[in-house]
Amino acid sequence: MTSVSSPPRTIRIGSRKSQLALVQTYWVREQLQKSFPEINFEVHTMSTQGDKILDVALAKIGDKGLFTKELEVGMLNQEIDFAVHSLKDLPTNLPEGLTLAAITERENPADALVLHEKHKGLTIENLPAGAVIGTSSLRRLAQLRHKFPHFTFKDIRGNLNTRMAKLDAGEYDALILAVAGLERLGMGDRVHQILPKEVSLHAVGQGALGIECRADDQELISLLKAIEHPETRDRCLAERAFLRDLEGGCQVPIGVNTEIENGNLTLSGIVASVDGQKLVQDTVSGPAANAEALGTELANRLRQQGAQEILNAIFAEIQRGS
Ligand SMILES: NCc1[nH]cc(CCC(=O)O)c1CC(=O)O
Repeated sequence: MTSVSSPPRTIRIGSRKSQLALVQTYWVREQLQKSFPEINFEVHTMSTQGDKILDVALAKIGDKGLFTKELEVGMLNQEIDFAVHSLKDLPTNLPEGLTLAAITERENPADALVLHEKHKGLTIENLPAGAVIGTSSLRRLAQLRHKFPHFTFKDIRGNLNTRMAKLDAGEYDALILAVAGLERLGMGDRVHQILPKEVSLHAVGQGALGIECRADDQELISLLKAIEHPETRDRCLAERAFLRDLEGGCQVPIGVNTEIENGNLTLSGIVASVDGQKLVQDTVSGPAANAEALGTELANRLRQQGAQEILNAIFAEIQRGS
């Protein structure tokens, strides 16, 4: 039995090995260490399936939890106590026995335009026709194709450094990447334009960190509340409820935007076909305390506008392995 007077425990944090994952995990550790100097926080790294198959087209695998599964198994086996995830990589339905204990303050959740230096000074609106735009995300692809059909879109894989090297080598004219990832890796100066929500709605949970642990570890769950950011949590819970109700993973063309003002949450969402031809979007708003109900309401509205047919066509294509 644990009691208030028991000696402080060692808490094992699980992380992927990627540079971004480690930056995020050590940031979480630092925040917790400030609040709980008497506790020993250890970082344990693990490779996930997603880390091992980065060269293949992840978007076409359609599997959820590519970057989280091994960490979740580690928690259930008591090898680690909690895991730090990019929230957008964490599926909306967690395995039995695990819980999303805290969501930390989000960085700018928007997508960024990163240009080859020969295009310096341009924006997405005035890049020349035929420009080769690199993205691995169906969500970015669908929205940009819809608005900028005159660009050429090309898949890109690998970690951030690999992608930047391909851009600098001239394989692409521009890349679309998350502002948050670039900022965390000290590459914020490579952001040429933060894409406005009229151009690209970001991924669910983008820019926030999700901390997952065993659902029965009450002591740890209370500790983790120390680094929760309530406004980010409300926004992300609305976004995740929307995604869960549409049964979409992080690999489908679903985008969102959220804002909170005076306790009022506004959630916008978009569902698009990969070719950018079909697109439905809407906005709901209400008390932030009802975050998840707002996500459900938006999912219902978009379904009435044909979102399910768009998604079913994409799932069928993934199933065919095309
Ligand atoms: N899909 C990969 C991924 N997962 C998390 C981030 C970093 C941004 C974030 O924390 O949301 C990225 C890179 C990107 O989308 O450019």
